[in-house]
Amino acid sequence: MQKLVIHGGSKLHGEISISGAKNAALPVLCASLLTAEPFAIQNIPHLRDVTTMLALLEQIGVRILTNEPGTTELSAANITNPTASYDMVKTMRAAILVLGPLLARTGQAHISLPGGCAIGMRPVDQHIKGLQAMGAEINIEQGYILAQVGRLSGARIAMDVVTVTGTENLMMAATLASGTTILENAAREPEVIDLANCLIGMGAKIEGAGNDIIIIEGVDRLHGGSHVVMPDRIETGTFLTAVAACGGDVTLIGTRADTLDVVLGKLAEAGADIDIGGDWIRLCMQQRPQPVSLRTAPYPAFPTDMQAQFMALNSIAGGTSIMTETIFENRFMHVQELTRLNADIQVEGNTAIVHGIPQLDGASVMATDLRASACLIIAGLIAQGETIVDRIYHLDRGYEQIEQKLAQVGAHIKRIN
Ligand SMILES: CC(=O)N[C@H]1[C@@H](OP(=O)(O)OP(=O)(O)OC[C@H]2O[C@@H](n3ccc(=O)[nH]c3=O)[C@H](O)[C@@H]2O)O[C@H](CO)[C@@H](O)[C@@H]1O
Ligand SMILES: C=C(OP(=O)(O)O)C(=O)O
Repeated sequence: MQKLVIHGGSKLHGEISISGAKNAALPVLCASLLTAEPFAIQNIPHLRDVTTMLALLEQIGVRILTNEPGTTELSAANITNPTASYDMVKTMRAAILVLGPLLARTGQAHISLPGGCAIGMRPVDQHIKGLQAMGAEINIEQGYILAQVGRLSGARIAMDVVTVTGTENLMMAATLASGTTILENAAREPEVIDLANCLIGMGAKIEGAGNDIIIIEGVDRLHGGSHVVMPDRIETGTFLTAVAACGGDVTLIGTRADTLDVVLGKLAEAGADIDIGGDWIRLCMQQRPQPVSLRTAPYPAFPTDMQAQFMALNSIAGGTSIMTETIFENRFMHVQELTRLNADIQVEGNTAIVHGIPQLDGASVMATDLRASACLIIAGLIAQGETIVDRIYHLDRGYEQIEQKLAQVGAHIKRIN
């Protein structure tokens, strides 16, 4: 099994290019199911989740016309098997995003329930309720969602909770429904806007993406075309947090500061100097970080996907911070690993109290999920001595060449077998 070996203590200097966003690329790949015409996607990151999604789409009947670095062209002219098996859904929760498009395009879908995962329960009741409101007949049998419909009908759907994949599934389904769908309490994440822009480029009629009410007027068919996936705001935030923790001066290229307002505000609160341009962000850190308290919540609030990385930063801050996780009930698994590096953290329910200490000490640690892996890399970069991060297969789901990108700005990090 592969591991990362990190020798901490180096400041980071230079430039890093940001990849396309995992959490935008995966729904956009699913959108290809909505048209019989070829559809090209650019700025796709090279990640394990993308490979898994392409394998799922192929099982469904999608042909991969081109798969070159950065560009993938797909044809869903013949959907032969509108199914996503448990094996697919359990390795990648975004597989649930084929449900809405398959039902809209073919009138049927046979999709495994995702079940829980390391970070918490991953219910899909809002997806199911929304599709039922649009006229789908849905039964759950042996852990599978069996859905069928003649044609989906537009409906007014008020979601009980803000759900990103739920909003994306229902928005995609509604593009081919008869009549108008109104999604209330919709997620406002930039990835929802990116998907809406992709669908609009295919001929969908969508208004309001980025607000909590999205209105979709169904059309008879969507056409092919192309879409450029937005830059990864979580990869961007991860590198910015690494520089804030290690000290140094790094510019991230090919990113979007407007998707990271709250994260940039928290990094400034930690003591970083930040400059932003059209497609770049420069962060310079010359002091020990100040503690930053935060509470995760749906966009535009602080993202749950950045909580773990900020905990590494707070672990060496000059004071105490309070970090509250409100999205997932089990997203503090990195705490136990950070304490192996001597971090001083107490967890009370969904709140972690982090007492910053001057120095972490290297140790062997185990990655438990995607963003916990990123947290442990940052912790290793600031710790004195050697840190070995095990189970990094989680990392490869969501970060493209992370160790190469960090090494390029001066980090001592390498992958070993
Ligand atoms: C709102 C939010 O921050 N969502 C995050 C969530 O998206 P993801 O789309 O995976 O999760 P959701 O946004 O759907 O879930 C948000 C919350 O709603 C609950 N829920 C969801 C669907 C449903 O049908 N019923 C239900 O109760 C979930 O248990 C969770 O507590 O994880 C992703 C990966 O870490 C992050 O990129 C997203 O930012
Ligand atoms: C946990 C994540 O992804 P997923 O929802 O695919 O598990 C993530 O992107 O941080």
